[in-house]
Amino acid sequence: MTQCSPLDGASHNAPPPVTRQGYRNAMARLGAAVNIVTTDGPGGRHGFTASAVCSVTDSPPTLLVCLNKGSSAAGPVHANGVVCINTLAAGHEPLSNLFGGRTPPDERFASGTWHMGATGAPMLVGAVVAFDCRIVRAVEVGTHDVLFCEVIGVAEGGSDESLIYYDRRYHTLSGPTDD
Ligand SMILES: NC(=O)c1ccc[n+]([C@@H]2O[C@H](COP(=O)([O-])OP(=O)(O)OC[C@H]3O[C@@H](n4cnc5c(N)ncnc54)[C@H](O)[C@@H]3O)[C@@H](O)[C@H]2O)c1
Ligand SMILES: Cc1cc2c(cc1C)N(C[C@H](O)[C@H](O)[C@H](O)COP(=O)(O)O)c1[nH]c(=O)[nH]c(=O)c1N2
Repeated sequence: MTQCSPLDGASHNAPPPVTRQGYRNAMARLGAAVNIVTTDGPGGRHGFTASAVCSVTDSPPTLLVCLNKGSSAAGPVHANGVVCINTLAAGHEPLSNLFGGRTPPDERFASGTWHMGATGAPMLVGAVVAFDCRIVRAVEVGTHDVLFCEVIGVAEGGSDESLIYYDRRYHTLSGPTDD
């Protein structure tokens, strides 16, 4: 660890400013599920990989997604007002990287099998779980928009092995076994 903190037993003098890189290094220590967030509608079909996804409340069922305002997916997501949050399973690393930037949208959807959800957003066959949502609020924070997404449909997949992003690498987390 390069910066002192109370966890190191250091004194409580004024802490050094947290740099962008320092923040990212710290965030790399948090494991997170990997999702492909898709959209379709008048703004066109698009999708991006996201680890910044979190449950907000179960009444009404609501998730949040943090979307970089500079992403090529931002325009379509806001124009369509709907998303499907597809949580990836073991073996989906190539799909995560494909949706992780710089590839044109149609090339992204050439991989994987996609169904249309009730909102019209693409739902990934083989996802651990998929949340079909309409965006009910968006709040701008720095470089990102925090999208509050009301869940109008859920599809649970068959895989018990989840894809996790931790320490800048992919890992697999297994669910309970029957024995
Ligand atoms: N929330 C995000 O926007 C986010 C999250 C994960 C990865 N990414 C992008 O994926 C690429 C690879 O990421 P990496 O984890 O291998 O290395 P990294 O050093 O770029 O990021 C480490 C961690 O910092 C956080 N982070 C990264 N970029 C961020 C951003 N712009 N805003 C808020 N938090 C951010 C994430 O938790 C990430 O896992 C980078 O281009 C990164 O910007 C973005
Ligand atoms: C593992 C992992 C996790 C994330 C990302 C990448 C990867 C590889 N990216 C980056 C995002 O997927 C990327 O910026 C988009 O695909 C948009 O890129 P283009 O602007 O289309 O090139 C990303 N972006 C974002 O806005 N919110 C997020 O939570 C994440 N999380």
